[in-house]
Amino acid sequence: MSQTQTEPEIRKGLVGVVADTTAISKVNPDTNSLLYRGYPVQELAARCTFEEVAYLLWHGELPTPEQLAALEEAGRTQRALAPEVRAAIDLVPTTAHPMDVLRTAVSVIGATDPAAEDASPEANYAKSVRLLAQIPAVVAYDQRRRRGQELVEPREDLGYTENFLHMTFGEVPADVVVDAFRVSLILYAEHSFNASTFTARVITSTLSDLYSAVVGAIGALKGPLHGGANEAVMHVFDEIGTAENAEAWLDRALAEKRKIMGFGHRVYKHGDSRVPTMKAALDTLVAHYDRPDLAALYDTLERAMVERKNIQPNLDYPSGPAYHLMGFDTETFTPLFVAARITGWTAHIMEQLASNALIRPLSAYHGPDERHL
Ligand SMILES: CC(=O)SCCNC(=O)CCNC(=O)[C@H](O)C(C)(C)COP(=O)(O)OP(=O)(O)OC[C@H]1O[C@@H](n2cnc3c(N)ncnc32)[C@H](O)[C@@H]1OP(=O)(O)O
Ligand SMILES: O=C([O-])CC(=O)C(=O)O
Repeated sequence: MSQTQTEPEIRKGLVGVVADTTAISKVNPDTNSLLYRGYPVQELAARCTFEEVAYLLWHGELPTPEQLAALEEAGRTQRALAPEVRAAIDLVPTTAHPMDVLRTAVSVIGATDPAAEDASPEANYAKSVRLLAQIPAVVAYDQRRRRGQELVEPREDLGYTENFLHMTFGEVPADVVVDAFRVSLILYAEHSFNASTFTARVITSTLSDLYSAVVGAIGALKGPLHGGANEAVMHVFDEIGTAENAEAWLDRALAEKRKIMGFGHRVYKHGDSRVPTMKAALDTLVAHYDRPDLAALYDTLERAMVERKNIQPNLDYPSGPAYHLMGFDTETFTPLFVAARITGWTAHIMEQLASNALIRPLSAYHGPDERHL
C-alpha cells in the first residue's frame, strides 16, 4: 500500500461489527439479558416446551394451542430415521466424531428431499420442521450404535423431549432429567449472529439451499471455540479429576496459555445470561444423581478462574456436566447443541432470504507488491 493511501480499519474476527439487523433474538451484554422475539429466555425456559420456543423463533409469536398441536403433529410423524439416512450413518465409521455423522446425515436428508431446491417460505418451513424432528433420531441412533446397542424406534405418544431421551436411552428418565434437558434445549436454541448462525446466513446469502446452510453451520459449531466447548468442558473435568486438583490444574493450564473451555464469550464480558438458569438445572441433576463431587469441581474451577482471570463461565460450562449426568456420552454433547440450535439457524436462514444481500466483505491485501516473471 502506498504512503498516501489511508489504512483500512481491520476488525479481525469481525469484533464489534454489526453485520445486519435481526428480529429473532437480542443479546444485551450490558443488561446481561437474552430475548427471543422479545421474551426473556429465562421466562421461556421456566414456562414453555421446546416446540413452543421453536414456533416462536420461526413465526415471531408463541403458538395458539391449535398452532402448537399442528407443529407437534408434523414433528411426531417425521421422527423415524429414513432407511437411506440410517444406511448413510452406518457407512460412517465410529472413529468419526458424532458431529461428522450428523453433518453427513443432514446432507443425506437434504439430498433425498425432492423439495430441497424449493426456497419458498412454505418449503423452507417444512424443511425446518423436518430437521427439528429428525436430528434427535440421528443423534440418538449414533450414540446407541457406538455403544453396540440397537436402534430404538420413536414413540408418537411422547413429547419431543421425552421421545429424544427415549430414543437415546430406551426409556424416559425421571421428570427432573427431562426438565433439565428441556431447559438446556431452550437455552441453546438461539443466540443472534454467533459463528454458526452467521455461517448459515453467509451460505444462504448466495441463494444456496437450506440444507447446505445447516451442514455448514454444523461444521462451524463443531469447533471448541464455539459449540464444541460443551464436550471440551467434560474433557477438562476428566483431566482435573477432583475439586482438590482444580486450582493447581488451572494455574498450570494458564501458565501454558491454554484457553479454559467453557469460559469467556465474544459478546458477554460480565457473564453469560443463560448460565444461572442452566446452573440451576445442573443443581437439580446433581441432587438427583447425588454427585456433590461434580458440583464441588464445578464451583472450585469457576471460582479460581474468576479470581485469576476475571473471566466468567459461558453456557457450555454448566451444560457439559449436565449432559454427562443425564447419561450422554461426551462426544454427543455438541450434537445436542445442534438439535437445539437447528431452530435458531433455520429462523435466521428464512430471515436472511426474506431480505437478502450477498455477504461478501473486503480484505486488505498484505502480500508482495505487484511483480513480474
Ligand atoms: C456457546 C458458545 O459458543 S460460548 C463459547 C464457547 N467457547 C469456549 O468456551 C472456548 C473458550 N473461550 C474462548 O476461547 C474465548 O473466550 C472465546 C473464543 C469464546 C471468545 O473469544 P474473544 O471474544 O475473541 O476473546 P479473546 O480471545 O480476545 O479474549 C480476551 C482475553 O481473555 C482471554 N481469554 C478469553 N477466554 C479465555 C479462556 N476461556 N481461557 C483463558 N483465557 C481466556 C484471552 O486469552 C485474552 O487474553 P489476552 O488479552 O491476554 O490475550
Ligand atoms: O454467541 C456466541 O458467539 C456463542 C454463543 O454463546 C452461542 O452461539 O450460543
